[in-house]
Amino acid sequence: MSSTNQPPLPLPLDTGRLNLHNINQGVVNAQYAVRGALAIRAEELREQLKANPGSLPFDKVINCNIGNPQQLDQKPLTFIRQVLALAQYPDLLNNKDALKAFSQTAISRAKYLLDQVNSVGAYSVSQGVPAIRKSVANFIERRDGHPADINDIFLTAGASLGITDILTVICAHPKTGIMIPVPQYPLYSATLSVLDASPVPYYLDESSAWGTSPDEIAQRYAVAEQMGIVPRALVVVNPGNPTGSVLSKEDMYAIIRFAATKGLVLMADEVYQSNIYTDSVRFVSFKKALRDLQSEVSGEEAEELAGLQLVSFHSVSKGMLGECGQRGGYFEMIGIDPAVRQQIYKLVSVRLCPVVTGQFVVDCMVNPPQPGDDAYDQYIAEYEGIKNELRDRALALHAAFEKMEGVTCAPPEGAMYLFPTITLPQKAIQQAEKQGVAPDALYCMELLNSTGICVVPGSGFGQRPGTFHFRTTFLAPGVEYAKSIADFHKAFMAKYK
Ligand SMILES: Cc1ncc(COP(=O)(O)O)c(CN[C@@H]2CONC2=O)c1O
Repeated sequence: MSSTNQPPLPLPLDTGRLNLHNINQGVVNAQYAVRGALAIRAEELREQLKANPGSLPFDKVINCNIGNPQQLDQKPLTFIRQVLALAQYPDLLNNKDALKAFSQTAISRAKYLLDQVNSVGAYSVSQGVPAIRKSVANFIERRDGHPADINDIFLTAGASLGITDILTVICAHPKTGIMIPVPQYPLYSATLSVLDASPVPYYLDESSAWGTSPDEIAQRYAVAEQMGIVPRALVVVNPGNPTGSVLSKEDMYAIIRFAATKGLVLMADEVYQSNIYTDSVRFVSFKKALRDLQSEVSGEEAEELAGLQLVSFHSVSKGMLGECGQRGGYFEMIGIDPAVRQQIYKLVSVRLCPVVTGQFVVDCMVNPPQPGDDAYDQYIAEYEGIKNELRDRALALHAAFEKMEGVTCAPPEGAMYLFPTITLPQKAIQQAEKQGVAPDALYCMELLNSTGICVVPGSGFGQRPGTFHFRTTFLAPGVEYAKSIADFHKAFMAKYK
């Protein structure tokens, strides 16, 4: 009891030091498994190996838990780094000897971009440098064959911040519902926890290569309404994380129609749009699908589609760039009420501006060297080399999984991950219960402690009850680690038989 003999003040007005009970409980409850317990343990093991080489049954820790290509062996694209080097130290532009190391394409691009901002050390306008937003609009028009307006483009310090800002604006009430796929990239569930809003999960269909079912979305929407939740947005990740699945245009049409009919903001997370590894699927943006559908309908349906609220996200962290640390990205926002757009602009202004060098990387991503440029041959060789390597690693890892007892895995289509289903012995499930962890978390922790390979348990992305998975990237070089996983898996299954 406090000194005045009154009960302690209710959260959050108590006057004590910060503790787990008087800080934002949305933060306390948020989970982000990509950098959770396993990633923390992986760092401990890495430090142990540094301090005591040979003290573990493996000689290195391999981070397959995060789509972070340049943490492993992926090299940055030379063109991008030449532009950034000149942008960060413009005196080089006056040094004839130094410039011999740079392509004319990079020199011209650096000069052009610096002319837009004067210095990368200066704040840019909050929505992003207009000339770079124009590059993005041109890229979208070339990709989709439909117009794009630079006023609809907001540059962001990575897609994460754009996604968080849009969710922040939408989530006005604890009963605000945001429809998210399961399994999902936990940025969404974690942000909704912080915002104290209601996730409305819809299950992806593992039996159809993790397809997105419009019927499942409609059913989950109805259940949410019955629970007094008001769905306001529908998140689609295409290609998917962690599943890598690529949506069919038919399903995209059905999703667009549903979102338009229900007045949902369609949040299209398309950061992996360049990461496609099979000719059997093709990436189509939701912007293109919308405009194509509009050209096929008329009357009331055309009017309804014209009102669709669509926000599409992209990033420099993925694709063949893998420039995760540069923090560059954008979102294109159409169909949003002008007054709401103003609030979004105000919100991004609070943070002044996206990283300016990250904006430069966005420009290089959407407007790369073209045939005839002196940087083109090297650029395309590097780009295709990375793409082929990613595809080969994905196929090799998938082949290894297919040979493992009790493991099934959808063939790689897109993104940077494989998400195999694992059948775990009852004894392993019982052991996990004793430890108070999810069964696939037990599996992943034993994998890490035995092999140094860090993956993420399926429970970190959400999964149908009674099913177990893990997510691994296929970014690590070679296929030795695939064999290590296979050998571990065999031993694990024998241990818990
Ligand atoms: C679907 C999806 N959207 C957005 C982001 C964030 O991108 P930015 O770097 O532009 O903020 C990621 C990052 N992928 C995380 C990071 O690495 N592994 C993952 O699962 C992602 O997978």
